[in-house]
Amino acid sequence: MQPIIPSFPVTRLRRMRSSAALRDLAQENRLSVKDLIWPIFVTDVPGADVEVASMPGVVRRTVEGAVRAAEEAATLGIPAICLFPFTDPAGRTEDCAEAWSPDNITNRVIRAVKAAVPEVAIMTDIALDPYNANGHDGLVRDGVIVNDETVEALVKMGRAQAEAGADILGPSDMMDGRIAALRDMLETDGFQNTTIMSYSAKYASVFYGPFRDAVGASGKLVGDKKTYQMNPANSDEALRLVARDLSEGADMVMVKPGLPYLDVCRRVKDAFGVPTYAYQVSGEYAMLAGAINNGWLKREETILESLMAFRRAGCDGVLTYFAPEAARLIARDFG
Ligand SMILES: NCc1[nH]cc(CCC(=O)O)c1CC(=O)O
Repeated sequence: MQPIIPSFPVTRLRRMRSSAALRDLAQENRLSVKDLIWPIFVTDVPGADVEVASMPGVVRRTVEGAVRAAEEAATLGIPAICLFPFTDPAGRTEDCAEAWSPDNITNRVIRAVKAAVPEVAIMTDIALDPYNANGHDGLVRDGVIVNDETVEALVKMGRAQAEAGADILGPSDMMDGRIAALRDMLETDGFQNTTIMSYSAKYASVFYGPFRDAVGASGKLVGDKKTYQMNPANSDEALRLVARDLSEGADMVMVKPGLPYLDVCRRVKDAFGVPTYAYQVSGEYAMLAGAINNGWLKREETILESLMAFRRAGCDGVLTYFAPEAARLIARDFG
């Protein structure tokens, strides 16, 4: 369909921008509280439940703190929270066994939140980095991140999270074959309604830096993640990864980072028409929060414009550290 555009002055495209009411009527995309997923850092390390230096305004939370955050999410109408653990650096091992302990910090938070606020969906992270002595998402053998053994470990990790009550498993590891293996485990072990949001198009990005501070992986990482995370120069490859993950049983797919990769979001949504999400990652948060805190950008407008961009790019929702504040702004302005 081609729009009909008579010539000026029959067509004056400014007419529809001439009042707030007309702009409202012509608005193509809207941001809703229901589009938000709130990532939360959790810890049981004494004294670690403080603000993350490179993410001003973002704190690590204890189990009780996470329950309070989930209650806040419920009050605000945010449908889901996503958990990321900061573990005791001394307890991180080469075999990453704590990752599938039923009593690790993530699984204890899942149980506590599900008991207190069952209506809030809990998303998890499936990757070994918070438990790994060398900071990688996979098991390392002789300097190589091994794929198939890692997938077995990820399945154990995902099973423990599903048993604890997770609603959405979020494999962020970028190993091959993990979606099929996780889906098979969920079907076999009685978790038919546990969903998978695959971090399908996850780039090897510098914008994860502050997150690695938050989970204490910055100093630990040996080398980089380029043998498993994507080359930022590619987008055809993103479509292959999404197609592959959907065929293996992903219910939702994600593009990550967000704002620098909106072209990828649009391509994914147009090509597949499936539930598509983006992660406005820690470095994006840090950039915006840094500029806001310096008085260089206006706080509320910046948050809302940056999130609206995801809707325009075709995303059904966005993981954002601004979630609770954005929810309040949306309720105030459009509620
Ligand atoms: N695999 C772990 C993981 N899960 C989410 C993020 C990044 C999130 C953010 O930057 O906000 C990372 C970091 C990484 O891959 O190094």
